[in-house]
Amino acid sequence: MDNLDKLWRIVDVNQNRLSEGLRILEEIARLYLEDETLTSRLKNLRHSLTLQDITSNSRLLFSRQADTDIGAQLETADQSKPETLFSVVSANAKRAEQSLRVLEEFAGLSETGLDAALYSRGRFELYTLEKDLAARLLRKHRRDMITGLYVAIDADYLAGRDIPAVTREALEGGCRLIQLRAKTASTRKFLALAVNLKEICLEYGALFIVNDRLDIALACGADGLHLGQTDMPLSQARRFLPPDSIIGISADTPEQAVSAQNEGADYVAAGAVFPTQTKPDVLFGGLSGLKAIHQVVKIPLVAIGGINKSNFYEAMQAGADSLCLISAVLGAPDIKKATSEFITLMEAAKID
Ligand SMILES: Cc1ncc(COP(=O)(O)OP(=O)(O)O)c(N)n1
Ligand SMILES: Cc1ncsc1CCOP(=O)(O)O
Ligand SMILES: [Mg+2]
Repeated sequence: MDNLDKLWRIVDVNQNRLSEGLRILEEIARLYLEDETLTSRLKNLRHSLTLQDITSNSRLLFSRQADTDIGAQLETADQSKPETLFSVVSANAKRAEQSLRVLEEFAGLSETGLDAALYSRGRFELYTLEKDLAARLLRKHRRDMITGLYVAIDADYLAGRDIPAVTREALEGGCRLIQLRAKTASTRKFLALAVNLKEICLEYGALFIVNDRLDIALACGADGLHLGQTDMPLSQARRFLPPDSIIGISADTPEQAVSAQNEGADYVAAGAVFPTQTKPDVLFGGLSGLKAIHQVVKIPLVAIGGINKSNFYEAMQAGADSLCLISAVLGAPDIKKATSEFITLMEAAKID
């Protein structure tokens, strides 16, 4: 093999590694995340970086000698198994970025006559794509956590009590979905509480969602924001929240639920499913309203309002993936016990 062929061999190896890395990222975006925008960004990048002209392509093929590549053995021994999809994304993005860097160097040589700037642009585009893909994965992971028991820590309901301690009890009982609802607190108090609860939730690996307030969600670094039909519109909130944050939307009708889903909500909540003293004036279509919403949405569905041990099963049967409770948990004499009992009941009644 002459020296020129050796240069083409380097180009070939890195071109292949680049295509493989990008293809893996593309498959995750297309089939796991089902994200059209990310998929087409990755596809376009892959196409733009594939050598199109037949002369370069045949040079690559003729310089290929996979069986005599002394690095092939070493590479296999070196490869540690990625453990999560996040590490798959990170490992393959790094592989592709490194290949782009190598291609950029060798494209710069007069012998190859390739376009170094193309690889350089591609590498920078890939840095952004890697970040966007990781954020999208985290958002999906958070969305997938919208299942089972969801406890809304209602500051008014808990007036006079130690709210962080109550939250800890629910977490100790096994709850992994916490919302802070503080309808009458000052911004200062709401934020201080949110910062405190976010930290506690992090200790337990629980999601922390702020009700109503985008500013508080941003300031405390919440995992998500819950918005009702008269709150800040979803599209506005999405503009400001980090891309890995989730947004839940209250829907009173199937039409509102479908709009929320189309606008990119991560879950919809419907209620009050049963009459409740916690929010007495709320109007909703009860269990049949919940069922109607269940029939039209694919994203997780949360049922809320008046849910207790004797009626929770009906809400689950109507299609709820998660049940959001205030009084049935926070009004119990032993919050940790009430939480774990609800979780056990819900697990036993799980409907697939
Ligand atoms: C999980 C969940 N579902 C519904 C609501 C109600 O939200 P909204 O309609 O905005 O009413 P308020 O709670 O803000 O009074 C919720 N907070 N959480
Ligand atoms: C916030 C809210 N939105 C609809 S019903 C409700 C209150 C739920 O509280 P409870 O679980 O005590 O009925
Ligand atoms: Mg609201």
